[in-house]
Amino acid sequence: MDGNRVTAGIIIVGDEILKGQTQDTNSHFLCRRLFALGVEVKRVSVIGDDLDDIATEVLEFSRNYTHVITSGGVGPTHDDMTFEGVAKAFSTSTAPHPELVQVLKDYFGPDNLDSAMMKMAQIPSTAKLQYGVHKTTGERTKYPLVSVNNVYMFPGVPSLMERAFVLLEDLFRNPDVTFHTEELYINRTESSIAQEIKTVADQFGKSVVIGSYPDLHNSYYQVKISLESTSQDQLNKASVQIKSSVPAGSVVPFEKDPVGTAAEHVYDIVNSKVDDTFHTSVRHAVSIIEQALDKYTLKDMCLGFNGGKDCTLLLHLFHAVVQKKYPDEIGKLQALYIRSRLPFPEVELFVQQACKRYNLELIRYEGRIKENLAALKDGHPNIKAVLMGTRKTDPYSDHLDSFSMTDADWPQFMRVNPILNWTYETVWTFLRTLCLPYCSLYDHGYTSLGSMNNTHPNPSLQIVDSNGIVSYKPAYQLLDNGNERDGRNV
Ligand SMILES: Cc1cc2nc3c(=O)[nH]c(=O)nc-3n(C[C@H](O)[C@H](O)[C@H](O)COP(=O)(O)OP(=O)(O)OC[C@H]3O[C@@H](n4cnc5c(N)ncnc54)[C@H](O)[C@@H]3O)c2cc1C
Ligand SMILES: [Co+2]
Ligand SMILES: [K+]
Ligand SMILES: [Mg+2]
Repeated sequence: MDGNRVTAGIIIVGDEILKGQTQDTNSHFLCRRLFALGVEVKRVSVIGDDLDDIATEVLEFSRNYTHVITSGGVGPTHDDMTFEGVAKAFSTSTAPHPELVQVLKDYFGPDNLDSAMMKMAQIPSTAKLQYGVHKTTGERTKYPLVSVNNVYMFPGVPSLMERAFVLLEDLFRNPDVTFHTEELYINRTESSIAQEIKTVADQFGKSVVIGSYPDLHNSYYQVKISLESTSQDQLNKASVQIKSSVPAGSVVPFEKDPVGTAAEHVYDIVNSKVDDTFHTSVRHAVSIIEQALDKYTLKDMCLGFNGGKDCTLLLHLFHAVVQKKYPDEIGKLQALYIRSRLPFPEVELFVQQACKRYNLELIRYEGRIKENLAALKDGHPNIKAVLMGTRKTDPYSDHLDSFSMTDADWPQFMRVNPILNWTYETVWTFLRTLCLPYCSLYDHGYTSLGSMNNTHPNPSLQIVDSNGIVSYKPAYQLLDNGNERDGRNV
């Protein structure tokens, strides 16, 4: 680099953010987009709706950075002062801008315009109006963004700001720079590798920016190391250095987006030439789900989902098969969650997260399974089949087939059981090789989840250290498949 650095400063304006009433998400959005445009964001500032604060901050930012982006304070109410503040920063005043007056009339309709609305046309006398261009239609946006010198004033409402920014982003793009990035995932504590990382960071100085981000709750790694450089070559060198200076085996493969890549990875397994237990189990499960999707529409089906590991992996397979079958518009999958009376908060949280991650339509009941299946019949008469994560080692399950109606004295549904013959070990191989998120209790020694009153960590995973302090190894380290349910009273 360098003659061609493009920098930016972001000023978030709003009393509501300083009071904690609204959380600022705009700066995160802007930082991400600007970074991708080759712009170095040097500073983010959050200030209140105060004329002098806005003027002072804008003037300083304007002198120091290539672009200044403000968000908020451009609305019609008395407390919106960004235009005035920017005018003051540049020692000018605000006046009604004839073109903007016309735009407002066209936009809101002349009858709806009151004096408060007209305040939005009161902009600094030296302001320019920037119109975005729709990337697909080539059409000019109806509502312009106001700028003065290198200061661009965006609305604070996230959806409006994001839309406007995307349409105007070419104003900010650095044509000479692309940032190359890499992420390394390391399964060691941050403190144990800090010295090694610092040595590499010092060696590469400004040519490769190295960041370290611990994650205390990830099941796969403890620290994410990010590398950024304008030179692919320097980036590669730094990456090799880090890999060779941390302990062998501590850099782990990690898939950031297992849900988006589900079909790709699952069908790689299905189509591979390998015939071990893992591959044949996945192949068989996928074929059962495919058969179910031939017999039933997505509306006829739901997944029995209680946050446990078995239905978690089944959810992923279901998603993958649907993603493959309907690549253009993946329909919403329905999931049935019958909440036990005393659910673990970790399970509740995981179910919520899974719903978001997989975009599930969650059908939720509470209490006994049988009674709630009757309620399901009434409430969702379209549902005829339930995909279940039952395995033959579950109680009363050794007689089941891939397709088994519920017992005669139960509300009638087709139970689809794609993973009946999966072993405990195969379940974990699947979850872990695909880097799937699973309920955190499994990392703390639980191997089978029931209610809080009948489930404990599995005694075979217990470790007692020399001070007598008890802890548990994660579930995937359980060796003997036979004692999976040893933490359950029922
Ligand atoms: C749709 C459905 C139909 C059933 N039909 C029968 C039947 O005909 N005869 C019979 O004796 N028992 C039936 N059951 C009860 C079942 O056999 C088990 O008693 C129950 O699933 C708990 O099993 P588990 O703890 O041994 O295994 P788990 O491993 O906890 O459950 C096995 C699978 O059942 C589903 N599931 C379990 N609990 C829930 C829940 N709370 N909400 C949503 N899904 C859940 C999940 O897909 C899970 O992977 C049915 C349960 C369901 C959800
Ligand atoms: Co934890
Ligand atoms: K389970
Ligand atoms: Mg089970």
